Amino acid sequence: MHQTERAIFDLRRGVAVVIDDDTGSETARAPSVLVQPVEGLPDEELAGFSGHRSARLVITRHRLRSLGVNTRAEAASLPLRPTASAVSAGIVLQAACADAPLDRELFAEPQPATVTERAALALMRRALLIPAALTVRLNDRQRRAIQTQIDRGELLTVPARAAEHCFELAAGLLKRVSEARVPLNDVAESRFVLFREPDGLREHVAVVIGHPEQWPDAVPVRMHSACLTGDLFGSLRCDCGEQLRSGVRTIEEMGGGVLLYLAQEGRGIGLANKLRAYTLQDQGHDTVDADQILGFGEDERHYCVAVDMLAALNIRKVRLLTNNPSKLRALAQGGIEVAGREKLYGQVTDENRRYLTAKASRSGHLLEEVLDAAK
Ligand SMILES: Nc1nc2c(ncn2[C@@H]2O[C@H](COP(=O)(O)OP(=O)(O)OP(=O)(O)O)[C@@H](O)[C@H]2O)c(=O)[nH]1
Ligand SMILES: [Zn+2]
Repeated sequence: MHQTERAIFDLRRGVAVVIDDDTGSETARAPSVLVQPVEGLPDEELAGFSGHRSARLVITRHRLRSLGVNTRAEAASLPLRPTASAVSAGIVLQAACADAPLDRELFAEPQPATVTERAALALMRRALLIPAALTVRLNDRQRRAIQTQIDRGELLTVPARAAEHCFELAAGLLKRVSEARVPLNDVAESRFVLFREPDGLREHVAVVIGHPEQWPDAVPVRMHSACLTGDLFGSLRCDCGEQLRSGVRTIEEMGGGVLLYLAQEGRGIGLANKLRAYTLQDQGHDTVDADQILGFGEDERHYCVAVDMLAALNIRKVRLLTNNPSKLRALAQGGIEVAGREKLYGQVTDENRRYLTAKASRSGHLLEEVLDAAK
């Protein structure tokens, strides 16, 4: 696990890492790969990579779909053609995440990604980078050539299995770090309890409202994914800020409970990518298609952390404030009894109508009632 965390930091600062296949038998292993994130790729690094005959661009199935290629494979790798030696970092970035067709002169047919290449994309997602990497499949000679850098600690190696499952490593290991009484405008009695994931990368807050011994049998709970633009600045693009405040008030009115403020900005893709997605939306794409162009699925959130937070607060039965059926399913799968659901609407405005309509029609959010009323 430590290798994985350190690799994520290296990738975020644009430093390449090596991923080795530790799955399956020794004779059937995928080649090790040298991995460089496409995001923030300097042209000098690219020159080193595109000089390799086995250099590839690895992208997700979502990205491929946005390029008009349907595949069952989770990810694909596209060999750089030999003629691509003069390729620029901008062109690679465009192939990875722009609203533009793929340049077939530069990239050969997509092939299903190997386990090491899939692991590379898992690390990119965890690092909140665009999920696209330049890789070189290393042969034995190339692997030996970089061994000195590895031995000196200049180049990290990560086992594929740990990298591929880096989102699951936190399960059951969440740390309850600190807490304090924080009275809010609408709620006199509330405590903020901070939890940290074991790799130290993300922190989540449980806002405990009222007195736990007086809570209803099914505890009112809101799982709220962070939205800096909406929650803090009142962005008109979404209804998050309103949902956050009315969520807190409703929990108080229901006799107290918990609001989990989850570090899942942009449905789990991070603020940098959400801003990229907004720009694509301004070019005419809806919220789902914009994320797909960037290589993300329609919702990249994992809720095992929320399950762990509820367990740490001794909550086993909830009434969930949400319009999102996948949150209900995630809690039930995590062993929490979901006794009911409370709808939680923000206002439909001219600015957020398109966003809310796409959530209802494409992602199955239960918003028809409020959208119909606002027609
Ligand atoms: N990727 C992406 N994320 C967005 C966009 N607009 C808002 N978000 C994020 O979407 C998430 C919304 O979180 P929630 O309100 O908790 O969840 P929800 O899925 O809408 O479900 P409920 O509010 O519980 O019904 C936040 O993380 C926002 O940052 C967008 O256009 N693109
Ligand atoms: Zn929002």
